[in-house]
Parts: sequence; C-alpha cells; structure tokens
Amino acid sequence: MRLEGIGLGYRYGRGPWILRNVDIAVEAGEIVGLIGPSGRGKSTLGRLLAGYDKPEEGVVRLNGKPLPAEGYSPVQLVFQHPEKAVNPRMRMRGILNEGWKPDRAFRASLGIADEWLDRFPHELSGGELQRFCVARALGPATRFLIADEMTTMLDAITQAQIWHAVLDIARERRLGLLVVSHERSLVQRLCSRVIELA
Ligand SMILES: Nc1ncnc2c1ncn2[C@@H]1O[C@H](COP(=O)(O)OP(=O)(O)OP(=O)(O)O)[C@@H](O)[C@H]1O
Repeated sequence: MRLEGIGLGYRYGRGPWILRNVDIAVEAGEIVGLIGPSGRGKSTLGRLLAGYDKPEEGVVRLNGKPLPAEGYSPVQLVFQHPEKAVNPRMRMRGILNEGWKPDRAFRASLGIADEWLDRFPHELSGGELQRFCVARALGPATRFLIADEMTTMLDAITQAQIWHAVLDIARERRLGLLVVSHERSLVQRLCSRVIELA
C-alpha cells in the first residue's frame, strides 16, 4: 500500500503558491519525516495528503486511487492542537467513539484513564486530550497516519509515551507514518527517511 502526492500545487485563494510540483510518497510500514522552515507548507501538504483540502494541481493517490470521498478515512491526520480537533460540547466517550470503538486495552496503551471518558474536552489537559485524538485516529481501517507536530506542545514524558504507543501499533499493523515536525532530533530518532521541504 502506498500513499502519494503527485505534482501537488496549492495556494490559499488567489494568494501565492505555497506548494508547487511536489512529489511525495509513503509506503506501508514506513516512517517518514517531513521537515522544513516555518511557513514552508508542511501542514498544508499534510492536509492535502489526508484529503482535508483538495490540491489545485496534481493528485493524491492511495494505492493508485483517489482517497474515499466518505466514511472513515484510511489516511488519518493528527495535528498539534487537540482542542481544535474535538467538539467542545461532546463528552470524551462520544468523541473517542466517533470513528471506531477503542477497547479498554487499547485506551490503556495510550494512557487514557476510564474516568476521563465522562468529561468534556475543557476538563482535560492538552496531553490528555491529545491521547484521545491519537486513539481516535488509529481505528482498524487506518493505513496511514500523518502526525503534524503531534506532540510538540507536550512535555517529554507524555511525548515519549504517545510515540511509544503509536510506534508499537504502526509496527504491528504495518501503518505508514508521516511525521511532520520542527524537531530534527525527534524526526531523526523516529524516521527511516526524511523529506526536507527546502
Ligand atoms: N487558511 C490559510 N489562509 C491563507 N494562508 C494560509 C492559510 N493556512 C496557511 N497559510 C499560509 O500558508 C503558508 C504555509 O503554511 P503551513 O502551515 O502549511 O506551513 P508549515 O510549514 O506547516 O509552518 P509551521 O512549521 O510554522 O507550522 C504560510 O505562509 C501560511 O501563512
């Protein structure tokens, strides 16, 4: 299985081109880093690959086909700010079960405590909330995970716990990971290949 962007071009409205002629591919089981200076378009590229936005030029292909237009997406995106990724009026149990139903063992692997399930998002810390967003993105139908500064805001221990769990799951299920980060050291530690948006 292969996720690829071919000849991607994107700009916001009539603004300047953010990305042009970008080719990128991630294979199943591969952990690839994406680094580059701030504002270069890393998050934009992640959003295109996850199908959140449509490229103005080029195409995104999953095994040679367009991403499915509806239903649970096999390409999941987790970004830096979990509070922007959840419905503030839903309790965590409902948020977690939006795409699939992680069982207790799965929740425990990501350090999600049972007593958090009945809380609202604002009643959790950023790290606690991000654990839910990661769990939600790792349903059985997920083939690729795009982790866009997924643990940047978190302390070192939480960062390590989340990555430990994600890497275990990725290995077990041969997921492809695209790790978007400012932190060159994190990318070098996790990834077998690094793409630099210069
Ligand atoms: N919704 C938007 N409307 C207009 N311009 C945008 C929008 N989102 C991003 N941009 C611009 O697109 C460019 C690329 O942004 P993007 O967030 O993809 O970069 P990045 O490489 O991920 O940056 P960072 O490392 O700082 O997160 C930036 O110049 C940004 O200002």
